[in-house]
Amino acid sequence: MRLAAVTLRAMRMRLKAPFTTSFGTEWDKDFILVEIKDTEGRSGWGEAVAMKAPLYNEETVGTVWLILKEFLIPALLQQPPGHPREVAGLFRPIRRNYMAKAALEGAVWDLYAVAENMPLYRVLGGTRTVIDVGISLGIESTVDKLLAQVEKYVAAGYKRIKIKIKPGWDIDTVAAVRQRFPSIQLMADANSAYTLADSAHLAALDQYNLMMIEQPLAHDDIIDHAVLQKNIQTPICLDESIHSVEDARKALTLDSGRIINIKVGRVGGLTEAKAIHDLCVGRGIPVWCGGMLESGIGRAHNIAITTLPGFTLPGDTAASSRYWEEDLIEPEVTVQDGVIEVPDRPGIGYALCHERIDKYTLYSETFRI
Ligand SMILES: O=C(O)CCC(=O)C1=CC=C[C@@H](O)[C@@H]1C(=O)O
Ligand SMILES: [Mg+2]
Repeated sequence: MRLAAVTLRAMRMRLKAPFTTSFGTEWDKDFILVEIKDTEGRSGWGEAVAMKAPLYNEETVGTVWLILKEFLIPALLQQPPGHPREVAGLFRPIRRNYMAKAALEGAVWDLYAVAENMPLYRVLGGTRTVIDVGISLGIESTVDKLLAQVEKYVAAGYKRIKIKIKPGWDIDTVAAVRQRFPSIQLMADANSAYTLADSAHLAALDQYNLMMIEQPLAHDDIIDHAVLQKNIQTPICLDESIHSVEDARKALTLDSGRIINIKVGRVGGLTEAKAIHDLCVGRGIPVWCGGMLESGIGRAHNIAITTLPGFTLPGDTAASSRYWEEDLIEPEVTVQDGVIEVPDRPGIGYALCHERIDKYTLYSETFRI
C-alpha cells in the first residue's frame, strides 16, 4: 500500500439523550476520527472509541491522540503494509492502547477495500448480507421509563434488549422487564459493578431466563468469573476482560464466560476481532458485536465484522437515529424489523458527510510521509 498522509480529527457530538451505565453517563461524546490517504488520493476512515475519561478502560481521547501521533502513525508511515492484516503485527511492540491501534488499523482496512473496489465486509471474509441487531438501553431514573424504552424498541423490531444493571438497579428491574415482556431475548450488562460476594444475589437472576449477564465482575478478571459461572445458570458474557485472542483462549479454557462481546476498538482492530471470532467458532462459543456509542463510521466497521459467520447473536449496532440527530455518513444506518442490510459498496460502504464531519471537528492534525 502506498500511503501518503494520516489526519486525526478530535470530534464532539451530542448524543440524543444521556447514556448512563454503572460507571457513569455520556452525553457530549468526544471521539477521534482517523483518515488515511494513499498516493492516489483515496481515503480510508476509522474511529477511536475511547471516552473522555478512563472509565471503560485505561484509554481516553487524550491518550489515543498521543499514541497515534507519537508512535502508531510514524510506525505505519515508515513501514507501509502490503495488506491491512500486517498492521496488527507492526503495532504489537507497542503495549496495549488497543483503541488507538484499532482506529488506525480500521482506516487502513477501509482504504485497502476502497483501493480493491470491494466492500470491507467481503475483504474481511464476511458472508452475511443482512445482520440481526439488538439495542443497549442505559440506566433510567425509574423502572417505568425503562419499560417505555423497552416497549419502543421491541415495537421497532430489535431482536434483543440489553439493559444495564448495578447494585440497587438489578433484580427488581429485570423482574419488571421480564414480567412485562415474558418472551423477548433479554440480557443484562453490569459493567463490572459486582464482586464474588454478590454471587448469591446474581444467582437470583437465573429465574428470569436472561440470554446472558455481561461482565458482572472486575474489568480485568477471568478467575472470579470462572468461579461465578459455576454458581449461576445464566451464561456469562465477557466484554472488558477480553483484549486479545490470547485473553479469549485463556478465558474459554477456564470457563470464565460462555459468550464473548467482540468490540473492535477494545481488542485493537479488525484483524484481532476476526482472530477472536475464529477461535470462538472453533470452540462453539457464540459471539456478538458490542458498541461504544460510535458515529456512523465506527458503526460501519461494526456492521462489517458482524457479517462473519460466528456472529450468531444480535449485537449492539443500532440505527444512527438511536444516538444522533444527524450522523456523519450517508445513508445513515437504519434498522428494519431488527436487521441491517449490509451495504455492498466499496470500503465501509457508506459515503462520508464531509460538511458534518467539519461541523463537529474541534481540531485536527495531518501527518505526512
Ligand atoms: O453502542 C452501543 O449502543 C452500546 C453501548 C453500550 O452498551 C456500552 C458502551 C460503552 C461502555 C458500556 O457502557 C457499554 C458496554 O459495556 O457494552
Ligand atoms: Mg459491556
